[in-house]
Amino acid sequence: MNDIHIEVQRVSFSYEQSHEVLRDVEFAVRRNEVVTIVGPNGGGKTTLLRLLLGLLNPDSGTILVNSKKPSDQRGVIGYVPQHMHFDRRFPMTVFDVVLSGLIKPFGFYSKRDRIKAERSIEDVGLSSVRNNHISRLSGGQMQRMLIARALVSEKEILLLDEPTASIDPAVGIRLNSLIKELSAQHTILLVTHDTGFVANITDRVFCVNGTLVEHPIDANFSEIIAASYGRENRIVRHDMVLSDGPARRHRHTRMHRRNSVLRGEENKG
Ligand SMILES: Nc1ncnc2c1ncn2[C@@H]1O[C@H](COP(=O)(O)OP(=O)(O)OP(=O)(O)O)[C@@H](O)[C@H]1O
Repeated sequence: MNDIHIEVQRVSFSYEQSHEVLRDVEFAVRRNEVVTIVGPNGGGKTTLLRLLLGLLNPDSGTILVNSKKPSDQRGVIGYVPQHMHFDRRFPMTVFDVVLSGLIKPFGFYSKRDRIKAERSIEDVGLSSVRNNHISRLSGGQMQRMLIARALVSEKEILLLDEPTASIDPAVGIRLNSLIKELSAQHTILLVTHDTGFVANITDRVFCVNGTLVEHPIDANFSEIIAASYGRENRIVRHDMVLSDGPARRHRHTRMHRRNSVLRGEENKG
C-alpha cells in the first residue's frame, strides 16, 4: 500500500476576479500522520481544505488523495466542521445526527448502519447522551458528536476545522486524547489557531499564508509560531465572527492571538 495518503504538487488557486490565495503549495502527508495547519486569518487554510475535499479545483498543480483526484475520493475524507446549524424545532438526537453521516440515497438505514453509529458514539465517549436532543449538548459534546458523524462512514482521512473553537480547556484535554487515539487508524489534518492544543499530538506543522511552509517541531514550536504572528495578538475564535464582507476584512486586519500557548503548556504538564 502507498504510504503517501495526500499529495499536493505545486498547487495555485484564486477565487474568481480575486488575488491569488494559494501559490505553489506543495506537501505530502503519510498515512496516520497528524498534521496541523496554522496561519493568519485569510491565509488560505479553509481554501486548502476545500481543495482537498474536491469542492474547488486548483488553477494549476495536482492534488492526489490515495493517488486519485479528490473528487473521486470524497468517501475517503471526513470533514468535521467547527459547528453545524441544525433546526432546533426538529427533535434530532445525538444518534440521529451521527447516523446521518451515512449518506443513504433513500434514507433507509440498516441494522448494520445503526450498529456502526452506536460504535462511533461509543468511540467518542458519548454513549451516555446518545438519546439527548442536540440542543442540550455542550460545545465539547457537540464537537465529539461531529467527529462521530465523520467516523461513522469509516473515512480514512479526517479534516478537523478549528476543533477547539467552542470548547473550554478542560474539554480540550479530552478532545486532545480522542484525536490521539483516532490517529492510530486515521490520517488527521487539523486547522487550528490553538497551537498549545496540538503540541503533544501533531507530527508536523504547516503554516499557510499564501504559500505553505513546514515548521520544524521542537519544544518551543508553539512559541515560535505565535511569535511569527505577533506576540501582542490573540487569534479570534471563528465562532465569534458573524458575517462576511466588511467584518471579514476587519477580522483580517486585526489578527488576535489567543492565549492558548500558555494553556497548552498547562495541558502538557
Ligand atoms: N468564496 C470566496 N470568494 C472570494 N474570496 C474568498 C472566498 N472565500 C475566501 N476568500 C478569500 O480568500 C482568502 C483566503 O480565505 P480562507 O478562508 O481560505 O482563509 P483562512 O486562512 O481559512 O482564514 P480564517 O482563519 O479567517 O478562516 C481570503 O482573502 C478570503 O477573503
